[in-house]
Amino acid sequence: MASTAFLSTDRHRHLAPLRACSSTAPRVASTADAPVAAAVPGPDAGREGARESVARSLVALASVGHHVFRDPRPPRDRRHHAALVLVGPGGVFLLDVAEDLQVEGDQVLHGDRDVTDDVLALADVAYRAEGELVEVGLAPGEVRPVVVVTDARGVDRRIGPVRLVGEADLLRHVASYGSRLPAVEVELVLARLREMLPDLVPVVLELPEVPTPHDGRTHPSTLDVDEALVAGAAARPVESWMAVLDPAQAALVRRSFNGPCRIRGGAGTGKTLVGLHRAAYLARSRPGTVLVTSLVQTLPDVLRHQLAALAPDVADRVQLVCVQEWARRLLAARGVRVAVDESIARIAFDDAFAALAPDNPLHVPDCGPGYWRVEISKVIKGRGITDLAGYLDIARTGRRYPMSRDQRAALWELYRAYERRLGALGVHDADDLVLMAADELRRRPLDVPYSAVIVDEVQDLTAAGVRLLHGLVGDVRDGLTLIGDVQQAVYPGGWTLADVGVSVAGRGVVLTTNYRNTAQILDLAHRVVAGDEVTDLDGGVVSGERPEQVRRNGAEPVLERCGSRREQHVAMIARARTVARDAGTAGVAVLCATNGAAVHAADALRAAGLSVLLLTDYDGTQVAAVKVGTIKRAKGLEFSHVLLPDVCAELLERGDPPAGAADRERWELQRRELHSAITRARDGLWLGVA
Ligand SMILES: Nc1ncnc2c1ncn2[C@@H]1O[C@H](COP(=O)(O)OP(=O)(O)OP(=O)(O)O)[C@@H](O)[C@H]1O
Repeated sequence: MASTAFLSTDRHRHLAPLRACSSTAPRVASTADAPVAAAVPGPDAGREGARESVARSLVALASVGHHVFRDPRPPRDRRHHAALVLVGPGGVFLLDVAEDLQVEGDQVLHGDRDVTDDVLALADVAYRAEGELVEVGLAPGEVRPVVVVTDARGVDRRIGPVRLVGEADLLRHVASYGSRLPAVEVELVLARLREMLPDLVPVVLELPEVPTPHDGRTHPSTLDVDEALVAGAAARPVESWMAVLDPAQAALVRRSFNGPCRIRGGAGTGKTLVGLHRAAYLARSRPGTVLVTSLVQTLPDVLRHQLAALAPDVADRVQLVCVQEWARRLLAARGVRVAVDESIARIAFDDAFAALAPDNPLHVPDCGPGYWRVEISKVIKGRGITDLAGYLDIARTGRRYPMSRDQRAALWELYRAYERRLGALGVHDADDLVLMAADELRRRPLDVPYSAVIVDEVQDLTAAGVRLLHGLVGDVRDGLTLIGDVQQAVYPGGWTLADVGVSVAGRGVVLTTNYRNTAQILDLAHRVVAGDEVTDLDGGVVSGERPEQVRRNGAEPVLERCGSRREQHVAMIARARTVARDAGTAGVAVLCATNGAAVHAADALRAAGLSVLLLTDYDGTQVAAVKVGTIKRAKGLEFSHVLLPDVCAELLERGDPPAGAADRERWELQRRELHSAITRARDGLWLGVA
């Protein structure tokens, strides 16, 4: 049999050229004026030979489900096309072929000619292909432009979004992606490619009689081939959602917005997933660093792990950190002293409140000191109000108790007394961090700005936090992506986009399919908050919104009456053992309303011989231990089985809300928190109801 040859078949003939994408944000500068196909200098015959040689080096991949195509147009006509297209479990590789390239810094040279733009032209080809392939749900990062440097070994460089790989290294490079696309997605991509590129010619990959042709070129050796295939087989397959999305989600990842945008949708609709893919996409398509942030650190830690598998190529260009930690780092870098101590701050507040005269208008039966402490944190400091006039004027979004003017004036005095005490004690509260960081940025903006900022669970941030993050990128195209769902807001107070000076008019997207929960779990979650009203970020009122579609069905949630904490723990341990036996311990989580309850639950589980990992120490790594923490810590996360050992029965009943405004606000918050906890469960849910 002859050695590997390019053979065409009838099946894939007569196709139209790749359709131009109506891109508003080209991936890299176009090379309209550049010499065509200049990445492969030399006569066409030489290029064809090089292409055939590269195709030959891919033979071994056929055995693991890859398909190779070549574009029949001669290289000089191929300005907008890749020389070879490789499709398989590792993704879609658009290959061009070049020889004698040297890389110096960010420049690619052929002899003394700068061919960087010619190399980057392949990124434009990939950008257009991505735009087509999102229609079959292919995540944009799965289309990879690679320039193969012929007759070279040990080359692996990145020039913008394009990878330069030595011919002898190509097999290993492709195989290293392991198995990312399921066979069904490979078929969908192939079908779409046939529509997109009717002229594409399948390359029949046949094992040559002589494994390494003696033509003087640097081919992969038999050893290289074996090693590459072994390494590829050893690469852990990624979860399918890392490479394959719903087409609407995949399109949203790349959608370009001329200003801040907002992605909303009920629990489990893929908001975070889209945000993560979008972070990777933006990191690939523009220079600089993308910031992904949320209120608590657990979510960014878990997302960092996911990003490393989802987009290893740009994981180092995406910074994942919670807002508080971001502010702390900025202040430390600028030498600003900050001493956050919430325990001492609480004492300072209690002391200031205790000093109020008995006839102070804040002494009302409806509201205790806790209500007023939240008012200072979420309304005055949270909204960044700096004078009484501003406070007297403000709409107290999300707060139920209607304050009189006198009460506002009295609250302002209480706030000032609290601040004086903090100052005297030399401590700050958590809100100060964000306010001080904002002051610092006003004084001196970042030396190296972010290319984009993506905020997850945005509804849980304060207005001052969102303003701070908006200030990092302003209103530039695709600068700010806000992701969230106000029905999952678990902190008191609120704000609207108008309050923070952000407009997303015409740039809001709603996701409507729940992929996480079973219909039974989601039903219970929605029963909990049914009828409750919450102010949306656009100022409207949201009530009882739920995803239009739910993809999964499963067992009914289990509600178990437990009279005492001891009974709760006994029942919780029994349930944890049962589900851990069926589904493994790693996917089990116990979530509690308070830190204290979480500590008790963790102790009880440990005493029963179960391994426990606190959510405060969880970073998304698979660990065979029951995760335990507060519901707030679990925001944005998910687990196969969720156990909620201390659920108050009244929250599940559809009775009238409490009469007092402050009580009603607390009651609604607790119900939203329970809704959030329930929707963390993918497959199974257990509630210990007291
Ligand atoms: N197209 C999809 N195909 C398969 N799984 C998906 C898809 N989209 C999302 N998922 C999965 O659904 C789950 C929920 O996604 P994600 O956490 O992004 O939702 P969310 O809207 O951010 O949820 P929440 O607001 O409740 O935190 C995740 O396991 C995610 O991988």
